[in-house]
Amino acid sequence: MMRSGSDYLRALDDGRCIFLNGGRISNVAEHGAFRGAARSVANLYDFQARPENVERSTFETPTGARVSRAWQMPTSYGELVQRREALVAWAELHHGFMGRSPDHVASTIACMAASAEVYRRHEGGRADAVLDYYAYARDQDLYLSYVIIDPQGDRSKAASEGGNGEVAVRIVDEDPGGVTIRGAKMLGTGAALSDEVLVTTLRPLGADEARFAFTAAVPIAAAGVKLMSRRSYEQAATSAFDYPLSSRFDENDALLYFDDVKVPWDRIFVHRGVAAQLAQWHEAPVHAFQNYQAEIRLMVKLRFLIGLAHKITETIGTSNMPSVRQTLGELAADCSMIEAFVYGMEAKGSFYGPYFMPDRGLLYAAQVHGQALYPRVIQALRELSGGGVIMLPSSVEDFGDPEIARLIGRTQHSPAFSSDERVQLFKLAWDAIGSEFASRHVQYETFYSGPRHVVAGMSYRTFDWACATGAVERFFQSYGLAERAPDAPLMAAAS
Ligand SMILES: Cc1cc2nc3c(=O)[nH]c(=O)nc-3n(C[C@H](O)[C@H](O)[C@H](O)COP(=O)(O)OP(=O)(O)OC[C@H]3O[C@@H](n4cnc5c(N)ncnc54)[C@H](O)[C@@H]3O)c2cc1C
Repeated sequence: MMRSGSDYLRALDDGRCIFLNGGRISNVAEHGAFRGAARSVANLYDFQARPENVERSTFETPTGARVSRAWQMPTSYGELVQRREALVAWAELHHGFMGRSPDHVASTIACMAASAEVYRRHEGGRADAVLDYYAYARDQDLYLSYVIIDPQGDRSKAASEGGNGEVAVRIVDEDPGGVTIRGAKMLGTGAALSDEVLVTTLRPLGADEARFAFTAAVPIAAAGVKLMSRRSYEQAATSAFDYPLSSRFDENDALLYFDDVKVPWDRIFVHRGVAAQLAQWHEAPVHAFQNYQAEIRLMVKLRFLIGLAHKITETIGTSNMPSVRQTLGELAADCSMIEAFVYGMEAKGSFYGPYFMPDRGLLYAAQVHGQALYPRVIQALRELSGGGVIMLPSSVEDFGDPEIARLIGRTQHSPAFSSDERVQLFKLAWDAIGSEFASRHVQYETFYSGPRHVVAGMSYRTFDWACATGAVERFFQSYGLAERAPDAPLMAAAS
């Protein structure tokens, strides 16, 4: 039996503690702040269960379950591509607007299990728990979110130096039943909609920070897990016509507080292991593999945004103007660059044990470019739109009034579309580039993988400097002071 959308939605009604607008809400699947996004996640499960999609989107696990290919570790280039196609099919359902769709953290856990040896090698690593949890989460096709960043406080100090006032989640107790954790993590994107959350730390920890050095899986409904949701853009969306993206894909972000949460030992993957904590991300290719999913999603999202850019220019009759063509061409190049990165990561992939993994250097290069590119793409769409995204009826309600509807028909003119379609298109454009939802997406794409200096640092560390500096050294050694004379043979340097 495959997990269906309604199985997923039913599981959300589990008493989880989510605070929003001054109170605790019940059943996210039915609440106006989350309902649309929850249905969009349910749609992913229903999509992959359709007979025509089963082969493309799912695989059979060793226990006979049929689940998303996100859980599958590829053993060849062909399987990597096949898995990417499954991820593309999912991303196309939300056009890349759900950053932490279930395939993101499934990628994390699958790769953690494939790296069990790293957990075995480092003190504090708990390989058997990782493997057991992978099998459990995979076979139920769970939707997992994660929180891996300490809440912002004073970034000039380590958590142990009071950098965030001892706010960051840490181990406060342990006994034969498990470990008790207390404190906060930012930012659980999709956490309100997920079944369980992976709680861990990405930053390197000092030797005196062992209490922060743990990795654990926790059900969102576990006693003591509290989600402080940000404002819901879905709830603020007045209609699906006016806010077609906010109303469907607002995956939500929350600050998570673990109020003395007891985590059983079989859900603890790193225990007070400062080296194991870091090794799981970078000695194992986990960080790169999860973010490979993020680049696939970004590729799909850019295709959508660039398609939207073209539609905007058709709507206002500018698509054949040379300067507009130039902007569209530059946007196409941005989109193609991310696509090329995805295909390049795969073509330049290599084996990690029996698994064929995308190239890490190209992944981090893609992230550096993706962070800078996204705000630029949004700005280009704003420039292409002009006041069209503002010259709009206040809401879909205006179409219900005969006089306003007549005025809309008279004033919303387009060489390509009816007046209704023009309004519809520009409402969509605004939700993609100007609404609160759109603005959050700029923040998301700029920060989801870490601040710029961190991402660029990863690119620095994974680049093949020996190849680059070796080329300079070889050239450097091919000439010297002897070439001072004006008639020295130039070709020597080029040989
Ligand atoms: C929309 C959104 C969704 C997110 N979803 C998730 C999620 O699902 N799971 C999760 O774990 N995290 C998530 N995050 C958190 C994300 O990983 C962090 O935002 C990111 O790591 C940056 O950390 P920060 O926000 O605390 O910024 P900071 O680290 O505080 O950096 C902010 C800015 O301060 C400056 N700065 C800070 N430190 C330095 C330094 N050492 N050197 C130079 N400059 C510095 C830089 O200008 C930097 O851009 C999300 C964030 C956003 C915005």
